[in-house]
Amino acid sequence: MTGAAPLPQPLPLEEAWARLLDGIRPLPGEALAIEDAAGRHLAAPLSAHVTRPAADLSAMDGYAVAGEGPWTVTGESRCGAPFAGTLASGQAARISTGAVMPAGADRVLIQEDALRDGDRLALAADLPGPGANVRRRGIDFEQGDALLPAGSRLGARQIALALSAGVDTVPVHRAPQVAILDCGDELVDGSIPATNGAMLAAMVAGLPCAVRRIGPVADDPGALGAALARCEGCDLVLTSGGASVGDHDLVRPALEAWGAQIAFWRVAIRPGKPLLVARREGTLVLGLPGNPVSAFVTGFLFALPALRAMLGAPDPLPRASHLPVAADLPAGGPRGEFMRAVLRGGQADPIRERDSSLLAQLARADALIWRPPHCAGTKAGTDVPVYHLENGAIA
Ligand SMILES: Nc1nc2c(c(=O)[nH]1)N[C@H]1C(S)=C(S)[C@@H](COP(=O)(O)OP(=O)(O)OC[C@H]3O[C@@H](n4cnc5c(N)ncnc54)[C@H](O)[C@@H]3O)O[C@H]1N2
Ligand code: MOO
Repeated sequence: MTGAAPLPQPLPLEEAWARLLDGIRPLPGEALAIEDAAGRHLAAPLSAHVTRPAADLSAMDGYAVAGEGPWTVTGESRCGAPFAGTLASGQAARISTGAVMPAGADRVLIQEDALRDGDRLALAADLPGPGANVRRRGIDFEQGDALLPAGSRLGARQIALALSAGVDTVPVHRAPQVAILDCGDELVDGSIPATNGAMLAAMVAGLPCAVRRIGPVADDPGALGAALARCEGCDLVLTSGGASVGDHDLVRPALEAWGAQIAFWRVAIRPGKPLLVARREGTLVLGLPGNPVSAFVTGFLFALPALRAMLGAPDPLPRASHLPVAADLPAGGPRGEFMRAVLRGGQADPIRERDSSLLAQLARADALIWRPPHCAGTKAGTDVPVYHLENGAIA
């Protein structure tokens, strides 16, 4: 018999999320070349250094014309080689999409609507109105315009915008250093493969961070202490295994011996109840349960949001959408449940199997259906909250 101390009540999911995020501040800022900043979050707002377009431009290939025609073609405006002169009424210049409008031109005639014979140009359709097919200077943004607020994630579109706005260096939050530590004698002796470390490393690889893999580490206080010592200086430590209540579940005492404060232990979710959150100086530790599905689900629900919060994301939690469920679901119990599901035909089809060791079922899932604690039974066709697994990293 072990002298069993009473276990803490599992926290409701929302409270666990709130407590996790309350303890995380975005990491300090650094300046990065914009092309190296993919996936980072801005540490300050970004505004335009220049006006775009910098001049009136043609939106089409055709003729920049002055007056209502017919016209004489007097030159050309190409991208990078604008027409140098000024068009008088009755004159036209050949123009390419994106080329600068010649001075004096009042509209662009698309080439399909023009009849050209030598230098003579006439209409083959109705005359378009003044300003037709012209992109006015500044319609995208003006110099000094606020383009992106602090906290914005720099994805492909934001990188293009910053470059267009003349910004080549951006202030972003530093990328977290992450240690991933597999715990368990059975992993050290190779009787089962340490799948969780590789899985967690692949999960966090979608976010900007540097990963240090540690272990597998034996269920032994000395070995765990030595492994934790190797996590010094990391922003986030992810352990898997040893988080529950068995005689060999030593992660919590090892963390305490290392000087970490336990922030909370146990969350009212299935899978993932034994999740443990601790802090030591600037290091956040998430003790994930060892069962692979539980490690994945808690990694998705807690580790990825923690990383996103460190990166400066203002909304780091995963986002649920709503989809009709493809089958009847029974009423929920005291723990909320994340049910693996396959998405097909616009519906979420639940996978019945609940055992949190089953990787084959996990690998074929596309999403998790959220069943809140004590929820009523749900009829097929009813909308349920669904978390898409592929948005776990960078949306
Ligand atoms: N008496 C109780 N027993 C258990 C409880 C409980 O409340 N009372 N909770 C169960 C739940 S829920 C889970 S989840 C597991 C989690 O336990 P641990 O975090 O202590 O994990 P381990 O016991 O170390 O391992 C569980 C299982 O997972 C395998 N494992 C561990 N690490 C890895 C790894 N890195 N790669 C692959 N597989 C791993 C390990 O071999 C075990 O099979 O506890 C329940 N028990
Ligand atoms: O939470 Mo355990 O994660 O139910 O298998």
